[in-house]
Amino acid sequence: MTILCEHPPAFGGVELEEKNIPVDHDKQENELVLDGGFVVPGTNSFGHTFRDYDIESERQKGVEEFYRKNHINQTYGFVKRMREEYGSLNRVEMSIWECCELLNEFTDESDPDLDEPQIEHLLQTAEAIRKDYPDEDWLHLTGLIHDLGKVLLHPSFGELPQWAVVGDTFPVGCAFSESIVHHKYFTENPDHNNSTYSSKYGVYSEGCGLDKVSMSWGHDDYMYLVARENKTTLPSSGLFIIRYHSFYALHREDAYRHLMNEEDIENLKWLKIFNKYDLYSKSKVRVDVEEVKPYYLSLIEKYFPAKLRW
Ligand SMILES: O[C@H]1[C@H](O)[C@@H](O)[C@H](O)[C@@H](O)[C@H]1O
Ligand SMILES: [Fe+2]
Ligand SMILES: [Fe+2]
Repeated sequence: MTILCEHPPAFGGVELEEKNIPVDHDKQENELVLDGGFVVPGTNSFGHTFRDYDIESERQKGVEEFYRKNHINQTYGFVKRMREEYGSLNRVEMSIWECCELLNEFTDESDPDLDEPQIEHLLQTAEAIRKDYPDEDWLHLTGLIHDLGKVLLHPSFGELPQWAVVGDTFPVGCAFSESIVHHKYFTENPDHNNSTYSSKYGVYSEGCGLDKVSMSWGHDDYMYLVARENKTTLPSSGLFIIRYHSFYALHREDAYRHLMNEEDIENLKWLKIFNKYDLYSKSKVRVDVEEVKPYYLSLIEKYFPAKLRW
């Protein structure tokens, strides 16, 4: 399968990756405009550059402490147990929209760029994509649902700690890449001292495909399982985005290429596009939920059953 056949890009080019065009007026120097017109802000709502994990601030201390716990506890064994436990989807029955509303209660402790309730982020992402890619309704819906796995923080899902739900993800069962945020804390991860799990290929083989690779447990893989098991009709690129959107070492740093197969390489093109909207749409500008709700309900109806098993 190639993306070009299945979902022609709205702008009709062969190259799917966005071309960043610098803006030359009034805007801050580091602002960029994506192909569809989306203006990438130069700074986040705290006045810092996006994904800056090294600046000195109170919020950043919390973020670093989050990653310390995350890197120590996400082991190959932990991931296996969580996938089995949560893969049975026997906890709750609810619709996609009900889940969006549940996320209203949560903020994400791993995120240096956003301290708004999660439902805002879902709508901001989806609406920003919708403006630039009006014909790709599957991508709008992917934007809306990509973080719904954060519902694992909710009491009816066992109230998992933040380190087991949010933050960037990475493969387990093979060496941790140095391009992962706050990489230094991996030295305290038990897998770091296991000769197989700390080798380049670990339990995997060259070009085996990401589907074979166990990722640190969190909202990405969980939502992927929910969507797949509830038989969504979203295209495989949508499922790929949901599953790997927090895998920054891959989609931003180009690490772990040695584990990818041809299909992953195709899907990565859409993920890179998606990421710009996921990251840079984070702002204090609120979306009017009631105004956009009917549109998203129609997409949910098109791609998902009325009730899903979670
Ligand atoms: O802090 C953020 C947040 O948790 C996002 O939902 C996740 O996708 C990112 O990768 C992470 O860095
Ligand atoms: Fe996410
Ligand atoms: Fe997100």
